[in-house]
Amino acid sequence: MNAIDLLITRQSTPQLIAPSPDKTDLELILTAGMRVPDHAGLLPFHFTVVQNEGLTKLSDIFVQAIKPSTTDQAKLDKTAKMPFRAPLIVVVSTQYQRHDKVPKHEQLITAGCCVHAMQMASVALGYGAMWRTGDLSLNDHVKQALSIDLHEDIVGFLYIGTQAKSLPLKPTKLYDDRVSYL
Ligand SMILES: Cc1cc2nc3c(=O)[nH]c(=O)nc-3n(C[C@H](O)[C@H](O)[C@H](O)COP(=O)(O)O)c2cc1C
Repeated sequence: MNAIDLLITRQSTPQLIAPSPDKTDLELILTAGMRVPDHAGLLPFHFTVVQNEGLTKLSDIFVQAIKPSTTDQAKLDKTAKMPFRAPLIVVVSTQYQRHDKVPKHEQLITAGCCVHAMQMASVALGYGAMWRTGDLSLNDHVKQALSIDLHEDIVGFLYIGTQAKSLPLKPTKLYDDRVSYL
């Protein structure tokens, strides 16, 4: 797939199954995640790779995270299943650095670019991927269990795998209403 085709046809894949990227492909995906615009080269991000037994650990973490706020067994069961929506998840979190010229929001944008770059790399390699967040990305128990400081942000859970079924290409969004010319 050439670069322009990738850029103008990227879309998300909610249903993902094995096989997940092998070691070589995972390295390419992570390398793409490192190659983001990054003011002052602060590397203000961290990637936590979750696969194999890691998915079960993440499932336990999610369940423990919501237990204080619910006893609804259906909700607990649904939450437990969440990490198994793909065979591989890359959790992207911030790693904010103090810098005179690079405010926090710029570092957050850079971390967001990492998620996008890794989704694009996944698609380019023939996989599907989906960027998810939700309440669990804001949850202190989840952060602590993933060794993410509470003052950092979880920017995304990037679910990656093989597309369970091929999806029709979504229509192109027209840019006319979002562009003006000076
Ligand atoms: C920061 C961020 C967080 C997101 N979180 C979720 C989420 O938790 N659940 C979800 O269904 N989609 C979420 N999305 C949206 C999907 O990743 C996806 O972009 C959306 O469904 C549109 O599909 P498309 O990527 O094929 O255009 C999020 C997107 C972004 C940028």
